Amino acid sequence: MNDDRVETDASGGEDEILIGFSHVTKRYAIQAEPALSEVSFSVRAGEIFGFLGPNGAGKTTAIKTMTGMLMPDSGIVKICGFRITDSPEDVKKIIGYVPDEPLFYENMTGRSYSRFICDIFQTGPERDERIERMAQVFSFSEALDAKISSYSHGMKQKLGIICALAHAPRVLILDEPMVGLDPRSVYLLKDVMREFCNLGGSVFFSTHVLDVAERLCDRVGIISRGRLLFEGTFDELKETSGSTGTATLEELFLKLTGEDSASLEHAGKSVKEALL
Ligand SMILES: Nc1ncnc2c1ncn2[C@@H]1O[C@H](COP(=O)(O)OP(=O)(O)OP(=O)(O)O)[C@@H](O)[C@H]1O
Repeated sequence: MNDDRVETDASGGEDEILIGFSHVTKRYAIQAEPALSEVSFSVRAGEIFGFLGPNGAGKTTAIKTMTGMLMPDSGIVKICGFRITDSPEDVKKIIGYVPDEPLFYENMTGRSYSRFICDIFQTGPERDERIERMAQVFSFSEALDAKISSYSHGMKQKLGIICALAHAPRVLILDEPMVGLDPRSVYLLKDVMREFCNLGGSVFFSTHVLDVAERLCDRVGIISRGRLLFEGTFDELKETSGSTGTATLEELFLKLTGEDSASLEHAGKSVKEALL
């Protein structure tokens, strides 16, 4: 198998690959269609990589495969040079992960929970200071002392982000991170993502919010029915699809994933009929 795409550049420079997928296939059941089919892409140090695709396309499956929650059936997944199948614990130490629906021990306060997570990662004496600094970014210091059971969805999302960053990971993996956050928090999260990359990390996130992806991502991957349809910059996407300079990511996404204007028009008619 050609493993080139997942090799870490020994120079450790800007081209260092922190996330590498090479021909990754994953099925949930033997006879089921693969949720990921021969998926290959790479994310370099300093890059924000957006993962886009319709519902059921395989985004969460890819994320679970890079965090070690699922193992690939075939192909290679490497994070910072560690192969997930050989070194799952090394991978877990260097990633920060926020799932689409984070689960917490609801009877704990945010502070005790974030300390608990940091202790699992053996963060050391700087633990409380790191938690506090991250909480301050999201104006969350006071809320840390309330029980998690009293949190709103957005507050839980913020706690998930604080916990994911508190152990100073090298790679940040976020599944639909903007969902539930207010506009100020979305703005701050985007700042955190950019700054994290400026410091040499990589951010991989899935989203359905295409205008955020368009403005924030250095590169995107577009997946549909388990197959990666595109990997590259927004400009490369325009070039690949032979579109004009004014095309938006939304238009290019719909075109690439097979939603042409005729099918959208048809869907629009069905909506009107359904509401009559
Ligand atoms: N635990 C599971 N058992 C069986 N099939 C699953 C399981 N999880 C996901 N799938 C299937 O795998 C495919 C990819 O699902 P996945 O959750 O990765 O998509 P997604 O792109 O994250 O979707 P969404 O945008 O709706 O969250 C879908 O066909 C889904 O039905």
